[in-house]
Amino acid sequence: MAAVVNRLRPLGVPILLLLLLAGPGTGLINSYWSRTVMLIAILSLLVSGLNVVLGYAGELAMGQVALYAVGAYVAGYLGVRLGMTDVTLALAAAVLAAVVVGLVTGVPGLRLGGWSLAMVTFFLVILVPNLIDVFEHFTGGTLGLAAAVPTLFGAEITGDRLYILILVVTGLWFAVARNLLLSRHGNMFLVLRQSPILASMLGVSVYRLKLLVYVVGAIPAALAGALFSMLDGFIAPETFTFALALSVLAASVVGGSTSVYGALAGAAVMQLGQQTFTQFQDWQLVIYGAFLLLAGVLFNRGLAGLFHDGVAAACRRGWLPQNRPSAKAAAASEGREPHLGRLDGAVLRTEGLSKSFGGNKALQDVSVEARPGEVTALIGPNGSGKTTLLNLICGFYRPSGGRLLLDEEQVGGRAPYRIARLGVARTFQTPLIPQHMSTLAFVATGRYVTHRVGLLAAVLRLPAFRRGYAADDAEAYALLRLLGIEDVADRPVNSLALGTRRLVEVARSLAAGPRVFLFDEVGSGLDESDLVVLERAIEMIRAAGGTVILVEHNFPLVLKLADRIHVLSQGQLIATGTPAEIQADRRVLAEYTGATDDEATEPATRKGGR
Ligand SMILES: Nc1ncnc2c1ncn2[C@@H]1O[C@H](COP(=O)(O)OP(=O)(O)OP(=O)(O)O)[C@@H](O)[C@H]1O
Repeated sequence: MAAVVNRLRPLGVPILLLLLLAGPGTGLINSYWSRTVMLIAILSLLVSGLNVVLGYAGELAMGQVALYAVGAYVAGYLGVRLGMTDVTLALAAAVLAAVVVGLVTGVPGLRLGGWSLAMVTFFLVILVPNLIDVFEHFTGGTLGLAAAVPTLFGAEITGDRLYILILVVTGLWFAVARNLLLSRHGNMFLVLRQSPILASMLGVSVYRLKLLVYVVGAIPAALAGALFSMLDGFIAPETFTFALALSVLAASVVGGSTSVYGALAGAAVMQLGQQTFTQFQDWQLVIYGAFLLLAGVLFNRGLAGLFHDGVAAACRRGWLPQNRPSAKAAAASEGREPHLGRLDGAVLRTEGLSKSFGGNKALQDVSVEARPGEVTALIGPNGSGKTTLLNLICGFYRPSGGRLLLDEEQVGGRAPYRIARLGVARTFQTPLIPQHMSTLAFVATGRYVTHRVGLLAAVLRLPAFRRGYAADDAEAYALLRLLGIEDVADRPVNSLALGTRRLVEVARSLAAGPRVFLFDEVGSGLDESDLVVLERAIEMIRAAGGTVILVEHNFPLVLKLADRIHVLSQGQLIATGTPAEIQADRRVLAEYTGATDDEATEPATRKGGR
């Protein structure tokens, strides 16, 4: 029964679409409501584009309205000026033009980083009326452009046919959006939204992914524009206002920006509000502002969030069957002993590595080595440069001097995603954990680059996608089981306690099958039982041949696990040795106890000694 209900769940929206499609033909929907439905559908396309860019990938790109205008004018121009009225041609040309505009505005906006994309797209919207004026020959300027009657294979598309066209195009877009967002790509968008640093550590070029998201978000806006030009038959600059941009933003927030179908709910609220309340036009900016404020304060995941919370509560009470995405992977792993496969560890070496932040020499002339099948610990007091060294290894910082070698290949200064692709995985001092994602899906993000599944395969749900998805789930579940935390597989990863988050990060780093593991204070905040699990995991990685670099304040843990310890103090390497040698090193003791240098005797192994 549960399986049947879970299988039927995704059919809700297609059934609604079929009912709406049948509406005018069966007399259930009159002309007033059919126009309303068309306007909601068009607005929902705009909102959906914003949801992809803002809700999923976290980029504040306000340019939906400008891309909407591009779609409308391209379709209008083709029909009126060139006599090309075929809807497929108009839609394809609108999408192509929006992709070009998306690239032209997105490349500089994203290259500059930070708020640049928000500013570029904000000005794009402000500029729309001027651009329409400048290109008067194409756009009709302030007088507007009367669009031609659209056709499909020679037949005129008006009345009910236009209604069906708009609903079918909207339905197709939402199918594409659903398949894209509810896939490993959508999960990576969520990672990007939470932390570009984590995305790059997973081997993803943040710039390229952001550009991809921005261009994908442009597509529904262009479709909406083209469809609007067909529906209204007249395009004028007054349509593409900043107020519309605000209403799209308000609809996104009200519907739930991190949701596929929240766009439909948000668009319906905005459109019906406008039509129902006559004062809406006069007070629209105030109303949009109020919506944004209320939705932000009262229900920040929008109507879709409320719906999901309701479903979750119903599942908890047993009124609806639990949806357990990990069920298949759990069944497949039953009876099998969890184990870690062979890891192809690499030698990581730094030679005279230095890093300065202005006058602050965070790291000076540091030479260390980490070997496969060994745990190499980096210890030192607060501010001694441990995290800086890890950040240099990962590529987050460019060295001020010295070399970083991975199996004798100089990799210092390369972009973080390139270093990650060479097989360097990392956990963070404060675990970087995305929202709106299950633990299972989060662990699987470790495989995003190493086990590629194309965008098209995901959108079309090709066999390659299904195979990849099943393998992702199976591997992620096996790793959670290896760490003894498989019971949290279906829980939202951001709802887990700190200790469990740390173990989940270890599982995520293992999912990539890396060559070098960088564990940054992975033991802090763990209780006794979690520490035992962590110790076992690190020992397994060592036994499997992985190279482990452990930054840790927990001295007993370091002594227990490390094969070799490097001690940093004020950015300099002051000792290197085995745990026994380091324990006997008076200078190290002095660093930790605060004794003066005079009191400290010669260290067992001096800087550079191995
Ligand atoms: N991005 C940065 N900009 C400026 N200074 C920095 C930056 N990152 C680190 N530092 C400085 O570099 C020095 C070393 O810091 P780092 O975080 O590497 O120490 P740590 O040994 O990891 O300390 P902790 O154990 O507290 O994490 C500190 O003086 C710190 O202020």
